[in-house]
Amino acid sequence: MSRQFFVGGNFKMNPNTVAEKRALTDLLNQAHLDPSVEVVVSPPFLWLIPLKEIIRPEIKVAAQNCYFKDSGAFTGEISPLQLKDAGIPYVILGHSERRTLFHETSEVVALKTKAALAASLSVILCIGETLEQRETGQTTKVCSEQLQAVVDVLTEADWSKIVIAYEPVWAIGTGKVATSKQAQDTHADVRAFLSKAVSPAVAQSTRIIYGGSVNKGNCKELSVQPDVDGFLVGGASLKPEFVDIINSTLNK
Ligand SMILES: O=C(CO)COP(=O)(O)O
Repeated sequence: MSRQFFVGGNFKMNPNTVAEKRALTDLLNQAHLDPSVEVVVSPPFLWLIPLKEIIRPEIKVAAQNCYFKDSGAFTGEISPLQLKDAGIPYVILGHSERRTLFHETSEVVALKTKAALAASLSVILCIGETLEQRETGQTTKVCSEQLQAVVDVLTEADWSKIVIAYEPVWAIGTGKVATSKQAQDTHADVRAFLSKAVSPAVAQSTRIIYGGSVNKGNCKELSVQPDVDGFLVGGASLKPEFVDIINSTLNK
């Protein structure tokens, strides 16, 4: 089964000014984008709805987080139902910055994933190991444990709305990209885990995208790996090269 290539832009807590937002929107609205690629951009909450209204319709938007309750006394949080009601189709969950800086455990990420799916959102579920974990041979174990927490609370059918983003923590924002072999090997391990833990059909159909210092120089080589189904791009998604990354599978 062929999996549609997916490129996400995680803007994180950027950009800050109206002029920068306009430049980024104009860039994406005017560029030639490979129509076979699913493109999703994820701005900060404040900009989600305005961006959705002005971005070309084939580009979808994603929230960068949500809580696992539908409503109530949870100051500072946004619920999956509120995202759904605002017409936001995707949410990024379990990003390593959320896990590390905001102490989200795999169990919390699993609760959020379940709640997001219950609200009919699609989820970009992030996993990945630290440098120390890679150097001590724990990459597969760490990724499997992060996924197992989610497997434990979902049904097989839920997986049709999940894109897994493998983002090694040591490659995020560091300029140190995983080699195409490291990415391919880990993606293949993640797919093997899904096959055992969920089902072979889910393993075959689930997109596993790579994130961590993707740029226009390294995207083509990564994109031809058989188990790399796209990218989640941070820093480079704020620059013109994001267009090259979206188009990385053209003429491959
Ligand atoms: O965290 C990332 C995407 O979610 C990757 O960030 P960079 O592309 O800036 O390394």
